Amino acid sequence: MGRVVNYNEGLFRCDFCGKNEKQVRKLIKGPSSAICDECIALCVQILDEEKAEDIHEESFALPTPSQIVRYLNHFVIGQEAAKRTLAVAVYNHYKRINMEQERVLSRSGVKGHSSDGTPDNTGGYDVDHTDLQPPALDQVEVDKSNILLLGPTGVGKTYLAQSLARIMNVPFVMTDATSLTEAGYVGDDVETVLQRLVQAADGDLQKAQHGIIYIDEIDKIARKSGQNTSITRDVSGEGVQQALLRIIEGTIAKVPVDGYRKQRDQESVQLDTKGILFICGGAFVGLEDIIQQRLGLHESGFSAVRQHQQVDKERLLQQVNADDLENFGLLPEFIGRLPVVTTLNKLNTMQLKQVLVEPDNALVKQYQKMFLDDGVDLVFTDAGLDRISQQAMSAGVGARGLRSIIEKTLEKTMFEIPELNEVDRVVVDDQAVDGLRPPQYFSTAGRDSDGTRRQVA
Ligand SMILES: Nc1ncnc2c1ncn2[C@@H]1O[C@H](COP(=O)(O)OP(=O)(O)OP(=O)(O)O)[C@@H](O)[C@H]1O
Ligand SMILES: [Zn+2]
Repeated sequence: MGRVVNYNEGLFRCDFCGKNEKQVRKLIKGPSSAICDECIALCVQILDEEKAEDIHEESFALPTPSQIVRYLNHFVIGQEAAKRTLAVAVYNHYKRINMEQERVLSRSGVKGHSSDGTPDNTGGYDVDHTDLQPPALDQVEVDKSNILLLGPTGVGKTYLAQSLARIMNVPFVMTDATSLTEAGYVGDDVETVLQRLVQAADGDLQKAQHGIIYIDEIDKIARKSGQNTSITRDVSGEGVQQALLRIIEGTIAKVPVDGYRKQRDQESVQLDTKGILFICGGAFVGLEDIIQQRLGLHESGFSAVRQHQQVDKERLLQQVNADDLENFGLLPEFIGRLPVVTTLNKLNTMQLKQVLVEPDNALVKQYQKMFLDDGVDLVFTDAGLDRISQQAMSAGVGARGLRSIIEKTLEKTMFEIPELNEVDRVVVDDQAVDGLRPPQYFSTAGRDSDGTRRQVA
């Protein structure tokens, strides 16, 4: 009896489609399974499509500049010019990131993203015929524009930067330029700030790379003019500017991983700072004089009328240019990386009063919420609010002064109230703010017969 040979026996089969070695071009065998070239191609296609979807999800749903301004208006009083400038800058920044992702995508030839819109049959890569030609517009890299905010203390520089991070839903850190040192000196080096950004992003590097970093007191690291002959290195000034320059313009920084989830025993991770938006702020005291000098305006001609001095100062600051900033002591390369410059104005008494009550998280609302938790209605009279803003105005630290004035006014009350169960209303008027008498306590439990609240001691 002749043996029947089953020619298909002993032939490996693709575990996915079931075809055998002879039916496909190539079958790749593992210890206990195999896959054919056709199924591999299918898998690659699926992965590419998913990758494309991922990148699209990562890209931001961008609010328009006017939407950004409207959002900022919920939190920040005044500073209209700065709001508009910032809104455009932030919009452009994140648009640039989105475009960069599209560009990378079209480069890698993921299906549907061929740069000229035609299907490409070259196995996934666009053939580069453009060596000697200018790049197509969609391959142009757009440089990033970091931001410089000029303005006195307590007018909302940090607050604007923070609010922008909130609207864009990106991680935010703020730091003080004076606390930074060049690597190797005592103090925080510049990389530490990046590390904090990664922490703010819960260790998510991708997120951190699209974050916002606010650097306050940038004017304090200006080079001291005319003192370049010093032998010792200018630790706090030029060196820090140099160190910042690197990360601001975009670099691959090594960031220590301490403090958040370790990634495979690595000591540090690489963070691309190209997509991080840097907002620098400072009061730049004395910058007006430099601008005034350049414009050739004389003290007498410009600010003869004393009460207009503040307005004059602000008008001057608005005319700032790169030369002025260089004269102030910023390195030209540093200035070059902060092409968006905008000025914030000192808040007037009216605006300080608005800061007290209007923003979504206004100070008055915050204190009212805390008192309500103890069952107490906290009321500020209009005259009380006026007095708080007037006091803050004369303290000269902008909106920063408001909280400490309220805190001082309510200090004793906040100590007493948790034990005064009968009190359900506290009224703060101008006399209370001036410390002439304590805030008034009222109780409804013991309403008088005519229904009015009774004041309690
Ligand atoms: N224009 C404003 N509208 C609403 N609130 C403001 C405004 N300016 C300041 N504030 C309030 O005052 C606080 C302090 O302001 P902010 O930290 O932004 O000041 P700054 O301009 O950054 O000053 P500095 O440079 O001294 O830090 C903010 O947290 C915010 O509550
Ligand atoms: Zn197969």
